[in-house]
Amino acid sequence: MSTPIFLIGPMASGKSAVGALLAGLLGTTLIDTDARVIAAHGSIPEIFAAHGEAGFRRFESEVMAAAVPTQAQREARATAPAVVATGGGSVLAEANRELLAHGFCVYLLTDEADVAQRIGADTTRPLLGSNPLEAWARIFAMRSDLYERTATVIIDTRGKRPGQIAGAILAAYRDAGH
Ligand SMILES: Nc1ncnc2c1ncn2[C@@H]1O[C@H](COP(=O)(O)OP(=O)(O)OP(=O)(O)O)[C@@H](O)[C@H]1O
Ligand SMILES: O=C(O)C1=C[C@@H](O)[C@@H](O)[C@H](O)C1
Ligand SMILES: [Mg+2]
Repeated sequence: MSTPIFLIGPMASGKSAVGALLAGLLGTTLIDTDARVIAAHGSIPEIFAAHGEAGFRRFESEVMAAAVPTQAQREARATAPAVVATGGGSVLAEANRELLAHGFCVYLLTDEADVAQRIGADTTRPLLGSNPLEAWARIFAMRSDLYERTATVIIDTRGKRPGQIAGAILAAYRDAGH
């Protein structure tokens, strides 16, 4: 049976980028929950404008539930676990945390200095507003404990390239007996 790998962490921590590389290492495809929400409902700024953050969270939870393989699917997929890059706020909902508990949940730890270059003038993440780095730090401070509590393992990504991080996750997954 293959246990799915979930990537959690704040905006721009590398969940999507690392997830794609990890999926490649495992010979599977990446499920990116933000991408699925966008495919079904339009861009994230459009969704926030039309439905508010609460509407986005509803869509996100629906996609999370659909993305998590059932027990039967996991048993059938003997060699290729699902890799799921979640949205940065996926851990906020209790129902999502229950889903995450069914897999190997990897928290991509980063900090303000490390993400600064990546989120410079971001317009795709409505929660970051007009002062992205300040907003990022404020949101991260509120969620940091939740990421830690939800994680099976914490990978310190600071100063590492996405390929190194994907390799470290695969090693941790194998070390855990998967
Ligand atoms: N370790 C890293 N080193 C350098 N660049 C990185 C690293 N991780 C991610 N990036 C780059 O930073 C940007 C944001 O990464 P990514 O989209 O993977 O973040 P995310 O965690 O999925 O964010 P979100 O929560 O908004 O979906 C991308 O351009 C990505 O290539
Ligand atoms: O951290 C967050 O709340 C978010 C992160 C992104 O992945 C998107 O899901 C969206 O921009 C919200
Ligand atoms: Mg992403």
